[in-house]
Amino acid sequence: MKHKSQIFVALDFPDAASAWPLVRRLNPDMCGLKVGKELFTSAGPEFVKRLVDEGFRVFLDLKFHDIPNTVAKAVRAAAELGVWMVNVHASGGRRMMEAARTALADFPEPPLLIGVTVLTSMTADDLAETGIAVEPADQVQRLARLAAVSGLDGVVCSAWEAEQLQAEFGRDFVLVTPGIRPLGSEQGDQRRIMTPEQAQALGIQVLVIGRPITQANDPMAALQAINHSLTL
Ligand SMILES: O=C(O)c1cc(=O)[nH]c(=O)n1[C@@H]1O[C@H](COP(=O)(O)O)[C@@H](O)[C@H]1O
Repeated sequence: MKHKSQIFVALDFPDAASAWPLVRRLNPDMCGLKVGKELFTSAGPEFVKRLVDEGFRVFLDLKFHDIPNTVAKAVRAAAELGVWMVNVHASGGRRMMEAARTALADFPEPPLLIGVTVLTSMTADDLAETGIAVEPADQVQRLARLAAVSGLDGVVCSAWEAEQLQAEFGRDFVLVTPGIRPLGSEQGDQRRIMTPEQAQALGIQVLVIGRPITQANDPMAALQAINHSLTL
């Protein structure tokens, strides 16, 4: 059977009131939902719990990056909300990621614990300015190795790095790829981008898509068109 990528819609809205009109029209069979820094900061854990209670798979994208003790406790708090997936920055290092893994040990159904590698908005030049003078793909690979040995379930990367990571870590290692742009949609601040169809053909498990859906004139039609293109 053809691999079907799961779409997670990035609910990058300023507050709950702006997000609900779209959420109300969605159902958990259509997509998962990602709550990131903007919406979480304004709408908080209650909003996340409501999505979980309505049966949505929720990706809590707060990209934790701090000392091991702090990240471990933050990841536990995320798990207590019942989210399906949570992420930390892999560049926080092995001890930080191991602490996060250990913090989830006593949850019967812990969320997937995912490491962010190199943000999809970054190019080699952006990386060089932070003192990392290597190609994004090499840095992604290095951080994915660290995430894997630290016991994480997968990584956030761009679709361009998928084949290299699948070859090294196999298909059970979960790849989450933002920077997904249907043909004709605006790139915005993203740099390492790919279409949904190309990303699905690579066997990527989770495609994160925000503005091409949420900023479309008709967000439901945009989501349906993408879902349809993935079933062809
Ligand atoms: O962890 C993420 O979700 C993430 C990692 C990354 O490298 N790049 C990235 O764009 N994201 C998130 O994915 C979403 C992409 O949104 P759009 O660019 O609007 O499709 C945003 O909510 C970002 O915060």
